Amino acid sequence: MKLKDVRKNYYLDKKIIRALDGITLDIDICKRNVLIGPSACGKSTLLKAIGGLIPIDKGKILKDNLKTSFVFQNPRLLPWLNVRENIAFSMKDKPLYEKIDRWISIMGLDDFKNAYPSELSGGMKARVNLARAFVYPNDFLLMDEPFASLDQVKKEELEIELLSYIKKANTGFLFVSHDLNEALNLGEIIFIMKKGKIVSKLNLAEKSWNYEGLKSYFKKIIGGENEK
Ligand SMILES: Nc1ncnc2c1ncn2[C@@H]1O[C@H](COP(=O)(O)OP(=O)(O)OP(=O)(O)O)[C@@H](O)[C@H]1O
Repeated sequence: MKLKDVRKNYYLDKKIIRALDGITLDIDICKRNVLIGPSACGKSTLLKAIGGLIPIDKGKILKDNLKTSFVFQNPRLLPWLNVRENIAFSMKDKPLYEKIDRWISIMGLDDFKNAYPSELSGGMKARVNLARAFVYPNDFLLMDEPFASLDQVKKEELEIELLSYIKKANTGFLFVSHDLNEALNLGEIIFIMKKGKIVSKLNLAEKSWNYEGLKSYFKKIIGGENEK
């Protein structure tokens, strides 16, 4: 996937916010790409632009006929549908209940198949959110901090599920994260974003990074803006 000089401004109280400030980028769609950067640097905007959820002002996003699925931080489950129906909802034409039930099982939700979102914990909702993305055939996942609301243990469990899915399905992702540990656990490529621009690309196959190394590199690049 190629992005060429992608620009997106927001206008707030007559002020221009340059959320995407001329992004030119090659994304290998077979790889696990992680996007990190300080708050408000434009990560979600970039993901939404790639997913076609918001229009851009200028530039090009070339993704051929790539089928993308979006996984939001907030699970956005429909409250009037149970777990099974929520997952089936994304397969509008012909829900494949066998596949849906397999993912419910993998996610450890067998006993909650018929439960409604209000009856689920935050971690369970996150699992339904993932199952819903995995069950739908796609070439590339766009994930916007899907585990941000979870504790460390649940987060790591779901990271393992995600990696195992990606391996089996032979797809890649672009995953927005605030968490450098998560970026190292999940990523093959790490992009660092600052003020609407991509300022660094790290290929973890070329050089291995540990948490402390990444943290000090990140701090140097970002220049004192906070990150976990
Ligand atoms: N719909 C909108 N209207 C106006 N401004 C917006 C809108 N969406 C985002 N912005 C602004 O654009 C900038 C980039 O926002 P974005 O959500 O893409 O950042 P982010 O890096 O994902 O932030 P965070 O890590 O805090 O979620 C921010 O200054 C934000 O306030």
